[in-house]
Amino acid sequence: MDDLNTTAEKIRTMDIRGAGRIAVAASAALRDYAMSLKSLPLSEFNIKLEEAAKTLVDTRPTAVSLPNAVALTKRHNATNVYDAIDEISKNAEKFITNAGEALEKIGMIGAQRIHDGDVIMTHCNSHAALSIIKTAFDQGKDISVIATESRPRRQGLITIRELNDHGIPTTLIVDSAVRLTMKEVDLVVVGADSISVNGALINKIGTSQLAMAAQEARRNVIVAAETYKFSPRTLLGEMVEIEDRSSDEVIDAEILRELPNVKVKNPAFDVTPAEYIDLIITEVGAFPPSMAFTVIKDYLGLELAV
Ligand SMILES: O=P(O)(O)OC[C@H]1O[C@H](OP(=O)(O)O)[C@H](O)[C@@H]1O
Repeated sequence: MDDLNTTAEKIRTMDIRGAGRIAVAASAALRDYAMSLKSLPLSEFNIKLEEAAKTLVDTRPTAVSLPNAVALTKRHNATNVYDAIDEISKNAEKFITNAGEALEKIGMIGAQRIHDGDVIMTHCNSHAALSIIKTAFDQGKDISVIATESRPRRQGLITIRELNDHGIPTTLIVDSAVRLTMKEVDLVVVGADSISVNGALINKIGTSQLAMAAQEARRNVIVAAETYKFSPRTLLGEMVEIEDRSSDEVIDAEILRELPNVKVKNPAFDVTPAEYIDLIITEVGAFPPSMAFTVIKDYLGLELAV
């Protein structure tokens, strides 16, 4: 399980990050691990597969892309290990190919909502959101981007590099400048870690502040999310867990040790209620958040809820 553990550790430490990327990495790691078990009897194979699935899913709790990818990859009806590995390999190939194609389709669909002259605010680093922005730019639209720093991990610095390399005029702001800057913005485009059945968006901490400031300024909020970012288990009443990360990401441990009356809270995500979201752009179309149940039922399958 060495390679699988390495991938799990990279996801935990955020060496591999972004809800889509962790899903693709987990699917590939599970496939490779299953292939390494070909000499086992089926019953033992299935036990080891479940253990590996749990190791991957337990790395980060919020992005539902991870358990969805693992569930879609590991399922098989085989009666021997060779057929099981074959099914799992095909599942992984399908998931990984679809994930890549979904990003392109989201770009094409979402770009329709972007007009010449638009100033777009984005938060953190979302490959799906950037696909929309880059596609609109590639279509010749004269656009610019305002990107938040996204403390504490500062994924905004990845975003500005990516936009710079694509030739897109970009302004970096600190997170606390979101409301002040909103008057310069035409629309907000963000990614998703999870979308619950009531249409609420769970995304990088601070996303809800962008959404509130956008609503106050009457600006649209567009969410870019592959269908596998919708959470089937929220159908059963399960809440999406918000990941709390280490205080080391916020303040130096030595400084904190000198401050015995201070504690640090570092939630990595927040919840934006559906009423702040205008449209969710998926690879199968643009939906209002109120259609989250339909997306889960028709494109993920209710069996993923159990
Ligand atoms: O899948 P894509 O669109 O790339 O990213 C979706 C979301 O995943 C990221 O989480 P983190 O940085 O891994 O905690 C951000 O919250 C981003 O908006």
